[in-house]
Amino acid sequence: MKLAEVNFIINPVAQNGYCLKVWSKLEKKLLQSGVGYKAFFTSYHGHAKNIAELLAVEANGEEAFIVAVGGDGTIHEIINGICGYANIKIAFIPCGSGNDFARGFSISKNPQQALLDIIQNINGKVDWIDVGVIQDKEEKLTCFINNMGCGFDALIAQKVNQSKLKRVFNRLSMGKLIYVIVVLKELLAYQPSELKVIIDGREHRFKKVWFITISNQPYFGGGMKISPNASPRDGLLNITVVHHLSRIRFLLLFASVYKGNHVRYKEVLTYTGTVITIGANSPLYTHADGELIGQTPMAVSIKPNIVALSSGRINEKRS
Ligand SMILES: Nc1ncnc2c1ncn2[C@@H]1O[C@H](COP(=O)(O)OP(=O)(O)OP(=O)(O)O)[C@@H](O)[C@H]1O
Repeated sequence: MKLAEVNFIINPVAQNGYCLKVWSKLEKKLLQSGVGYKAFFTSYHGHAKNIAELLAVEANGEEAFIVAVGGDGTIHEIINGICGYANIKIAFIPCGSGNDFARGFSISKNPQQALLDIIQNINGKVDWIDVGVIQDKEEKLTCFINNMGCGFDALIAQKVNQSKLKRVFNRLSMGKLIYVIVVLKELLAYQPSELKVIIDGREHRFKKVWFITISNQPYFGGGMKISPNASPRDGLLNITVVHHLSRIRFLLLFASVYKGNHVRYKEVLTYTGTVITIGANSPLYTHADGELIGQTPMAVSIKPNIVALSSGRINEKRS
C-alpha cells in the first residue's frame, strides 16, 4: 500500500519547548513507520499560517496532508492558512499547554498515540468539520476552530499568553492552573459591559456582561466546558452570555464550568445561530481560539463542513 506523504508543521516553542522534545520522539516512530514526511518548524508568530497556506497553494488542487504539532494556537493558525482549500486534509498532535482542540475533537492527548492514530488512518476516512469566521470593523477575516469570545474571557486569554508564570507552570506540566490563577487575579478589577448582540436577525440587549463566547466545540481555557452542547458538525455556533453576576457567584460558576454545570445558572444564557454581530458600549477585547485579534464590534458566521479532519479515532469519546 502506498502511504501518503505527510507535512508536519511543528511549533518548537509550544508548551515552553516541550513540543520540540516530543517531536524528536515522534520522528523516531515516523522513521520506523515508513511514512514519507516533511517537517516544517515555525520561527515566529503567524508562521504556521503562512507555511500551511503555501503548502495548500503548492498542492495545486491535489490532495495534501498537514499535521499540526503544537497547541491550540498552532492549529488555529493552520486552519487560517487552509480554510477554503478543499484539497487539504489536516490532523493534530497535541503538544501545547491548553489542548482544547484535542479535547473537543476527541483526539488522544498522548502525542505518541495521536501519531499512531494518524498513521493508522493515513489514507482513511475524514471528518468534515465546521469553522467559525470573524470579521472585524476593518473587514479583516479570522477563522476559529474552537471558539471566540469578547470581554473577560478574551482578557484572560491575553493575560495568560503574556504571563511569565505560564512558562513556570508549563515546566511543571500544570498548564491548566495558569488560567485559574489569572481569572482569580483579574476578577476584582474587571468592569462588566453593555452588549448588543444580533443572532440571525434577532436583536438581544444585555447589561453587566462579563463575556460572550461563541463556540464550535465545547472546550475553552484548558478544559473549561464553556459550551457543553456545541458540536463542530452541526452547522451551528453556540453562544454563551454571562451577565448580571456578582463576583462571589462568578467564583461558584467558575468552579462548575469544568463540568459544564454553569449553564444551570440563571445568569448564563445560551443560544444557537449562524450569523451573529456583537457590539458593546465600549470596545471589548476579542479572542479567536485564545489568540487576541482586536476589539469589538465583530461579526461572526459559520462555514459548515469546510475542513477535512483526519484522525484514527476522532469519533470515539476520549476527554
Ligand atoms: N518560533 C516561534 N517563536 C515564537 N512564537 C512562536 C513560534 N512559533 C509559533 N509561535 C507562537 O507560539 C504561540 C503559542 O503556540 P501554541 O498555542 O501552539 O502553544 P501553547 O500556547 O503552548 O498551547 P495552548 O494554546 O494549547 O495553550 C502561538 O501564538 C504561535 O504563533
